[in-house]
Amino acid sequence: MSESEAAEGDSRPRGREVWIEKYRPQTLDDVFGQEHIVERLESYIAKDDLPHLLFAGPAGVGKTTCATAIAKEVYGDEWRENFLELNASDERGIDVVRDRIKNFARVSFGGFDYRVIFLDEADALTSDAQSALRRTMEQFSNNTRFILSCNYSSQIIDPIQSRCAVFRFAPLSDDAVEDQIRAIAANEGIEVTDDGVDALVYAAAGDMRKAINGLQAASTTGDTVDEEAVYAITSTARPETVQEMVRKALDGDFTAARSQLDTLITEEGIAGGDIIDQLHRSVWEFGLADREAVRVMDRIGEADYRITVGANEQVQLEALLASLALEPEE
Ligand SMILES: Nc1ncnc2c1ncn2[C@@H]1O[C@H](COP(=O)(O)OP(=O)(O)OP(=O)(O)O)[C@@H](O)[C@H]1O
Repeated sequence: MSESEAAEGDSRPRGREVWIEKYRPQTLDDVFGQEHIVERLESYIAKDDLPHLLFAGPAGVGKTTCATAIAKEVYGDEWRENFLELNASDERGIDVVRDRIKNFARVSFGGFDYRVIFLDEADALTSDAQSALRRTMEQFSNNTRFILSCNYSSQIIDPIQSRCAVFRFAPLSDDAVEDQIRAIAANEGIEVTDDGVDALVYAAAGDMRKAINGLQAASTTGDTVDEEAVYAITSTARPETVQEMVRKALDGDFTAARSQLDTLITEEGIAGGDIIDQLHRSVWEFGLADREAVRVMDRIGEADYRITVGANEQVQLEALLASLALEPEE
């Protein structure tokens, strides 16, 4: 979990159990929406032939969940003693990681052939640190299995990738997120309207952690979770507002588009980067003519790049709207 996600956790209601943990699947069978991955993992366990694994994919899609579920299935009640979870970006460098790995790998527990080390955010390690990790993996390969987790497998050096079975976790489907949201709401006795479910699914964009946190936070604001509560609590712009803003710009009305953007950023507190992400996700659903959609997409790419290299988000979004307004369609 990244720092921002931990911070997001801070806004969760206090004094109540955290639902992402309460509803974390305990077995591979219970993991939603990653059927192909689960099938292959189960077959390794059935054959008692677990290789090193590399899990790549976005946040909140089940990478850590699958790693702990593997440990629970392999070790049963003794899984905690045989499973070490480390966060590559938490530690003060590869030396600390290596020491902890060595201390853990040296000892066996409960008569099992190997212990499992789960290294989250492995892509936070520099190439040099990854080379050192690769040597450590080799040194302990007879009694340790590594599960590495990262956002992008391209950030992991080839010699590590080639030692692992690589699994690419996709964002969860809307159906998978909806099923879990409805199941949790029913179990917690919470009323969620259909538009509330749709809003949670939209705001989550395939991230189950975000969907469940959104549901829990929204459930504390009133008796019923509806779209209004969800959009407010998840700091997500309504898709129709984003669409309207783009439409105004394309029609040449920059002032109106800019004022809508201003409302989103200053009044609703939505981050510029999140608006870009929403634009990117939804532009094909705006019903724009192909030429318009392509033009918007081109400008999104430019703004996204500039924001990534450090430019001011609001300035870039305004420049995006301005450039759409400059060339109104005939
Ligand atoms: N596929 C899934 N099925 C059911 N619940 C899920 C799934 N993926 C995530 N969750 C829920 O979201 C929470 C966070 O998921 P998890 O820790 O597995 O994410 P992750 O993919 O490892 O992300 P990160 O890289 O940010 O750590 C889980 O505790 C669980 O409640």
